[in-house]
Amino acid sequence: MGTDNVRIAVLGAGSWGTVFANIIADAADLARERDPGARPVEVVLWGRRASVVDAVNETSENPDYFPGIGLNPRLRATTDAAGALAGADVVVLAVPSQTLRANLVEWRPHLREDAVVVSLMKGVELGTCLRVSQIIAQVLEYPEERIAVVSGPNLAREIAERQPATAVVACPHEETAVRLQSLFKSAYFRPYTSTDLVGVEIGGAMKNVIGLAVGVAEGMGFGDNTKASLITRGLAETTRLAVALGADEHTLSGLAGMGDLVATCSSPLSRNRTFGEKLGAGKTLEQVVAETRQTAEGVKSSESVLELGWANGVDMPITEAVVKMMHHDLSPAEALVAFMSRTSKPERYGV
Ligand SMILES: NC(=O)C1=CN([C@@H]2O[C@H](COP(=O)(O)OP(=O)(O)OC[C@H]3O[C@@H](n4cnc5c(N)ncnc54)[C@H](O)[C@@H]3O)[C@@H](O)[C@H]2O)C=CC1
Ligand SMILES: O=C(CO)COP(=O)(O)O
Repeated sequence: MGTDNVRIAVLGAGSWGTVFANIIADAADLARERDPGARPVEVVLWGRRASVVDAVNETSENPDYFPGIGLNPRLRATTDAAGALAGADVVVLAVPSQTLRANLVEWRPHLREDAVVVSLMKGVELGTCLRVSQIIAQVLEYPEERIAVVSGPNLAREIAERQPATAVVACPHEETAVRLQSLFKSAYFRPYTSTDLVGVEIGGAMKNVIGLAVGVAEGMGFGDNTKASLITRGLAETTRLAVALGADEHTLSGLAGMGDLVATCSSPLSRNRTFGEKLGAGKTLEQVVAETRQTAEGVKSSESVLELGWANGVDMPITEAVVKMMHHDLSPAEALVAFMSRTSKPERYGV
């Protein structure tokens, strides 16, 4: 990193990008309040739409996602990606996982040679089955110490309201994770560090898939036993996949695993859970897709996650049911029968 101001670019002015940029601005204010000698931090948010960018700059609000919620007045926004990236020490990515590769190809010439790139995304790429950090490594050809991920129980609206929350900053290089942790730590946002990038990313991608399943159960009118069963078996499924890919099983009991799974599966704020709920309540897939304005990553990522499971010999029954409902016209009622009539087995770790 350079010696003057720390420059951070957040790319993606949707719900999480906006809120995360706000966390960083609030964190920087707190750091300067505690230590007036601390290096000043400048945060710039890149968005595609001029109306959103203008509103952030003129009214410190993102009216499309969080009308009435004030953002840090120091937060600047721009539609000029090259300008946002020029000189940025840290680049935070908050666009849909499936468009990231094309975005990165476009942004690559403007990134500083020694920038650290942080993914906030929770998906797995269709076609390649790559996790987001792997897409970044492939397109930017960065070493592992300059690629990190933030994940955890982080429903954006609650954090926009500055309600307390926690997350995990993961990077195989602990020093990078610790440096980012200090940049992202605000009065209401407490990041922990981890070196288990695989576990943190698989936890984030899988909770969206399980969130869809729990939403379907909700929409079908089922109660808490059904939902607790899906959450618990969903965590077992997530852990099996993550461990097969080299993760530490304990990561999945943490904030980026169980923590995020519980938040997503319990909250009407979750887009994935809401998507599933509408389907479970009898709407057609086309209707639900047409009504969904924001990114519900699990819909597409369920296919790549299932492929990852198959390629690694991992049994993924909930994911399989979700894929069939999302992409192969299986009705929620049929999915339920198929799920409940599977061969009986013991409840054992890894089974
Ligand atoms: N909203 C939340 O509570 C959280 C979301 N996430 C993850 O953050 C990522 C982004 O999600 P959100 O901000 O919630 O989604 P969103 O749907 O609110 O915003 C997505 C943003 O990406 C932009 N975008 C869409 N297509 C694009 C393209 N082709 N090129 C460039 N930009 C494009 C949109 O204009 C929008 O600004 C997802 O992976 C999600 O899983 C993670 C934690 C919390
Ligand atoms: O990732 C999230 C919470 O941690 C947001 O969940 P949804 O994408 O389902 O809204």
